[in-house]
Amino acid sequence: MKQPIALTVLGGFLGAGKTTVLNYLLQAPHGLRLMVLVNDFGAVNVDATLIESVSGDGVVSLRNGCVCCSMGGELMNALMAIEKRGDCLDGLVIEGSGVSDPRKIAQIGALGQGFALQSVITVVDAASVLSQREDRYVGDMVKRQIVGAHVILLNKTDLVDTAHGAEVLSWLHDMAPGVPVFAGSRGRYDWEVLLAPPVQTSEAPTSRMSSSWTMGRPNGSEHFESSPVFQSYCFENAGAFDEQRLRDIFAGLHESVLRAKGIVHVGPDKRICVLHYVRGHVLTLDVSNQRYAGSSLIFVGTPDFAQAPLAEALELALLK
Ligand SMILES: Nc1nc2c(ncn2[C@@H]2O[C@H](COP(=O)(O)OP(=O)(O)OP(=O)(O)O)[C@@H](O)[C@H]2O)c(=O)[nH]1
Repeated sequence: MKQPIALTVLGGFLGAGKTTVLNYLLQAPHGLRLMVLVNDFGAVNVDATLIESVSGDGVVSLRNGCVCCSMGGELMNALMAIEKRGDCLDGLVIEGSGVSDPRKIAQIGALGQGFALQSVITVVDAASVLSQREDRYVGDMVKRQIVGAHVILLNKTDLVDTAHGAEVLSWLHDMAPGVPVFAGSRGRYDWEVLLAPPVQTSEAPTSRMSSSWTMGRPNGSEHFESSPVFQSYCFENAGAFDEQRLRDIFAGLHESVLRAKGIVHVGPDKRICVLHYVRGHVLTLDVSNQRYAGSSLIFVGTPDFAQAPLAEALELALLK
């Protein structure tokens, strides 16, 4: 009889480092045939482009929403299609969007007959999580992702001092008692930790939810994902940006913008760059050897995110 495909769900808030973890895992010397399914919150699936080491049809991308709620049906269809392909896969890793509940993704995944849940791994941004937990829009989802984890990766520890790191660790242990936390940076975690043996269903994080999950639920709503808390805006243009004007936009971005990423052409020589912006962190604009037509940028923000002025500023930042 065919073995079920081991399913690992990678969650964590916007910009925490999920794709970085995934890229490191895919390059690790485990010799396993892994397929990845990525879901971005927005019309353009940038993550699928940024997954470096799986080519061809090894990456399945779902776009335009949050995979665990509105995309539930689409996720099921994607899982059925993967199952039908009959590839000899050792595992499937689903990278949820930064605003999805990884536990819900795991529940949907477990409905597929051909899959067996291995674990839910949540990546936490050591530099941002303490402010995120207080945020009226963001705090709910960040905590939900933490309490839903079997394993927590405390990433970006390079950006914090020891005292801050200790405070984060202590809070994580309070939020998710008994859940192993691995601290590190740049997504460099042992693949054996990430692809650990299956979790015991009786110890699934769901059982912890009721006791630890009572705080910060916006408007008392039962399901975070049914409230339209986050908005995304996608800017696509065939042209190239003036680098300084682009940097100026990001330097002055309103705090309602939580995350931006994309592939942009920059300068008269149309250098192709990967852009990352995470609220509270500096912008990175790294030259890439990817081939990409034009510029695509996706922004995710809170309800007060004003898209029109941003669209206007981006237009003005293009080279004529
Ligand atoms: N300083 C630092 N930067 C990091 C680390 N890990 C990831 N980054 C950077 O943080 C940014 C976001 O990383 P991603 O891996 O794209 O984050 P993500 O969770 O996949 O983001 P979304 O899919 O948009 O939610 C990128 O610029 C990464 O290079 C880290 O440990 N330290």
